[in-house]
This record gives sequence, structure tokens and C-alpha cells, in this order.
Amino acid sequence: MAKHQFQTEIGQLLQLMTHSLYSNKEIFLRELISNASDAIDKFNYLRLTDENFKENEWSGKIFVKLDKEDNSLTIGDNGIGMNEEDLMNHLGTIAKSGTKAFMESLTGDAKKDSNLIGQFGVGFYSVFMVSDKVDVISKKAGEEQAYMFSTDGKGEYETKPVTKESHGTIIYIKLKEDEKEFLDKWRTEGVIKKYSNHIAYPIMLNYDTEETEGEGEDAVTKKVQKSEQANAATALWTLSKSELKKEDYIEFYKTLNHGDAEPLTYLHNKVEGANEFTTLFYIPKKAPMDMYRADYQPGVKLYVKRVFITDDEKELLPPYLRFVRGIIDSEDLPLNVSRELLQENRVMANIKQSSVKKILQSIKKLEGEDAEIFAKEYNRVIKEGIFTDYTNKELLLDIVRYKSSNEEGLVSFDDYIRRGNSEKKEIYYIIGENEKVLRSSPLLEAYKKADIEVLILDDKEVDEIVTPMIGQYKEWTLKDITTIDAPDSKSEEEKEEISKAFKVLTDKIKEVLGDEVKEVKISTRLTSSPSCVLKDSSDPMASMAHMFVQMGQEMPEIPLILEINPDHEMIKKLDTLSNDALFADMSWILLDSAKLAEGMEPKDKGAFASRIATVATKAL
Ligand SMILES: Nc1ncnc2c1ncn2[C@@H]1O[C@H](COP(=O)(O)OP(=O)(O)OP(=O)(O)O)[C@@H](O)[C@H]1O
Repeated sequence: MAKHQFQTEIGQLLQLMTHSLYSNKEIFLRELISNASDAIDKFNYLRLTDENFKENEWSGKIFVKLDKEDNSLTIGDNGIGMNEEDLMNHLGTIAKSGTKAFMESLTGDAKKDSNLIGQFGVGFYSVFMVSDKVDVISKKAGEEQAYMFSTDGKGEYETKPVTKESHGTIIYIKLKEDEKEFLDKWRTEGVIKKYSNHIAYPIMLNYDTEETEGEGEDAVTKKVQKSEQANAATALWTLSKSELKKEDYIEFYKTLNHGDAEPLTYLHNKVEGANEFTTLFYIPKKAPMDMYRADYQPGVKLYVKRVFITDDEKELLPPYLRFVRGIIDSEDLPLNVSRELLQENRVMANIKQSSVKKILQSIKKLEGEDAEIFAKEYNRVIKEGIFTDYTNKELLLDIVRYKSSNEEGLVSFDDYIRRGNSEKKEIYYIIGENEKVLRSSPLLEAYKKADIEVLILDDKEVDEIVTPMIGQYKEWTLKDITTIDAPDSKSEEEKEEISKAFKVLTDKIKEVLGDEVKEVKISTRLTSSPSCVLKDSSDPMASMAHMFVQMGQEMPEIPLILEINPDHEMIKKLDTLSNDALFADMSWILLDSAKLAEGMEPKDKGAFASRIATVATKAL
């Protein structure tokens, strides 16, 4: 017998399970049945693809045995089984990224953390909500020796060799005193039907009951053992839509997703013709915790003619749809399809293409609160899609949402167009890091005055790369307001005249600021601010900047243009100011405060502060 220490995180997890306030304890059954079904899937695949595992008589089965006298519940399967190493690696350590993400998001607040369990589902360990003694007896298909893994859920476990005739796993669960309800046949059958009705294999419920034979004084009561199938045992996606209710889809999702959350939406399609396949996809209400991890767990399982093939293939859908959960079941792929084959296979490419279209169309149909939830959770990955999936660009552009200078919440390009100037057909946007800074940017003033909506793109890292690629939505052109002339009512001649009138002033400011700015200009875009800064879009660096960002490098410095507002009192006064020292201080203040308004930093913060102090003292 060998004693082992649980990985520290598991220790924590067990602690949480045993002491959690989690009310939905019944889900331990769903988790263990789902593991059993996965194990049977895996063996079934081996049996059909590997000569060494051919077993003619085999058919996948799960059993659940209730023993009132022993106060125990046992779950068994004839799946692939585990050897000693598997038991230690799979049950003694946390390997899954989902569980890792779960552990990382723990707050230490029992109530919040137990809600997290609902969101994640932590598989096997949920058994410790109802038990403090668990024995797992398992024999791996193709191996001689079976092993037992035992634990009381308190930080240690033991493994030892045991005998077991055939491959598969048996989990013996000694129930806690106050969890005896799970020994009640009706209670447990209800839980199985609720969560596991459409597990593809029969779940046999074995229980003891009493039967009376004869009548009156001759009546004899006997204990009898019964065995009944508790689930429908049909893969849900093989049923027709008309046979299924919304609840059926939702319960199946909970099994698939190992959690209690309901999906935002689902889509079930059977495609017939040259290529036959069925898909059932779900969009979770909450983005998976590992969505931004490189080692994210793909959410779609591939089946061929109802035989499970893989749940670890990231290429079944494009990576930007990695939040989608569900099933693809193909009639045409070969059972022994390899990963390489899958990636080059034409059948698979067809399935993928049609699935992506259907998923995007169903997202596009979301309305009201659902559309808002989707945008909040997935806008960023949709932008990733715009960047990577050229074929579906139009659909993705219908789905993506942005903040706007005119509206609370998020708006679509179509919303913008509905309100926009249909003669000019231009969509204006500004990109930056911080929504508040962007909203108060002096660059927006002229647009506000002219009542023109501007999209506020505050996911700078992503927007800076993706937005220039969009270029056009329908026949509308996207325009970055920092690179175009502001809307105004002045004619070219009028503009030239004002520039001339202030030429001495702009030249003088440029002389003070030197190379800090490329140019000092009279602005037509400002109403209340004295100045603003713009990046010079004609500079070659500006057009290369996106390439730098794409390559993960720092954004190169792009020369700045300082614009000053000729109608502002400060500029008028500056124009007639004779004190050179004060003029220089004011010129720097005009530049530095304009930079601050765009979320940039003054070159010399100390000098900026002392200049403000000098000017303020003079004004007192
Ligand atoms: N009945 C079983 N037969 C064979 N292997 C099993 C069985 N139960 C668990 N395992 C193995 O232990 C691993 C961990 O199980 P656990 O329930 O903790 O997580 P999971 O099933 O991988 O993840 P999730 O529950 O989030 O899907 C499984 O991935 C599987 O390899």
C-alpha cells in the first residue's frame, strides 16, 4: 500500500467541497456519471479502431447501486479504466486548465467560492460534498493489474493493487450521515433523469426493496434486489428537434458543461445531402474562465456515427469561437480519423464552415438583454474573428458592438448607420485605453457640436489592430477622427485666412517646442479646449505602427501635431503677450495639457507642474 499527499490545490479544493455552503449537492451524481460515460466513449472508440481491443459481446453500461444497510452508493462503468499512474495523475493532481482557472479565481469567501463551483463543476471532487470516504477501484483496458485509490478527502490518499475481473471503474462512496437521501430510489432516479437522461449509455439503478407475497396472516415480506434502467440512453442530439423541449436542451448543457449555469442560446441542426452531420452548439452565458489562456480546453466534442472521437481538438471550430460548447456528429468521417487527417479532411472543412455560419447567424439573432450579455462577454473574441476570419467578416461586423459618444451601452454598426449621415456615409471612431479620457477628448468637441456620433473604442490593444482592417461596413467608410479633418462649417478660404492671421503665433510656439511637435496648427475642431494633439497620420511611422503592434512590439513614436483654438481667450491673449518667459511656459502648458487629455504623459512632469504654478501665481 502506498500513501500519497494530494497536490496542495486539491487539498484546498477538498476543504472547500467539504465545508462549502453549496446547496446543489446532487450534482456529484451528474459529474460521476459523466466521467463514466466519457470512459465508456473512450473504450468504445478503442474497440472499434484497434484490433487488440475487439470485444464482440461488450456494450457500454453504467450502474448505480444503493445500499441502505451499508449507507453507501456505488457507481460503476465498463469503460477504459485507469491504472495506478492514471489514478494518481487524474485524481491526485489537477491537470485541467479549467480547474486551474477555478482555483485561481477562488476568493476565500465561502459563499462566493461555492457559487464558483456551480459555474465550473470540478468533476470527481464534487463527491466530497456528500462523502468523506471514497474508494475508486479501476482496471485499465489492456492491462492485467487493477488498483484501488482510497481517500477520506483530508489531504492524503492511498493506492494499492487489487483484483478486478474486467476493465472499468467502480467508485464506492460512503455517504455522510446527513446525506442519506441519496439512498432513496426515487430521489436518485430523479437526479439521474434530470441531468443524465440523454447520456448515450443505459444507467442501471440497483436497489433493494421489500415485496409482500400472499395476503392476511400468510403474508410474507421479502427483501428483493431490483435493477431498472433510469435514463432514456439516447444521445440527445440524435433526436429530432420536435421531440425535444427547451428544458431537455438545458439539462443536457449542464451535463456537457459540468455546471449549473444555463446557456445563453443553443442551436441544433441536422444536415443532410452529400455530407451528413448533426451539430448541437451552445453559447455559454459566461465566457469560459480559460478563454484567454493559451492552454484553453476546447468545448466541442467530435463524434462519428455516435462514437466519441475526441474532445481535445482545437481545430473543430476556428479559435475565436473557443467559447462555444457542443457536439459535432459526422456520418462520413472514418472512425480512425487522425488529428492530421482531421485538419486536412474535406468533410471536416465542410462541417466547420457550415457550423461557423450557423453559430454566427444565431448570435446575430440575439436581441435585447441576450445581445447585451453576448457583447459584454465575447466582443473581444468577435474582434479577433474579424481579424482572422475573412470569409465571415460581414456576419462578424453585424455582431460586433462598440461604445458610442451618443448612447449608453454598446451599439452596432447598423445602429450607427440608422442615426448617421446617409449622404456622407462615414462612421467615425476614436481609439484609446480609457473610456473616460476618450469621452472628454478635445478631439470630440467638434463632433459633439455638429451632433455627429463617434464610436469610442477603448480596447486599445485589440482595436488598434482590428479596426483599420475593417475599412468599410456596407457602403460606409470607417474614419479615425484623429487622422481626418474635423467637421466644421468653415470654407477652405476661411481656414486659410485664419491660419495666416495666426501664423506668427503658431511659428513662435513651434520655435519654443522645437522637435517635441512636428507642426503647430490652427484648429477648426475645438470649441471649449484651447489645444489638442494629434498623431501625424501622414508620417510613414503611423502606417507601420499597426505592424509593430501585430508583431507584439512597442508602438513606435509617431510625431505629434499641436492644434490651437483661435477662438479661445487663452490663445487670443497669447497672441498679444510680450513676456517671452511666460509665452514659453504657456506654449509648453498648451502641449502638455493636450497630451494629458489624450491619456499621454507630459515629457517632463516636474516642469509641467512648476509651469502651472508660475502661471497660476501670476493670475492671482
Ligand atoms: N470513471 C472513470 N473512468 C476512467 N477515468 C476516469 C473516470 N473518472 C475520472 N476519470 C479520469 O479522471 C480525470 C479527472 O476527472 P474529473 O471529473 O475530476 O475531471 P474531468 O472529467 O476531466 O473534467 P470535467 O469534470 O470538468 O469534465 C478524467 O479526465 C479522467 O481521465
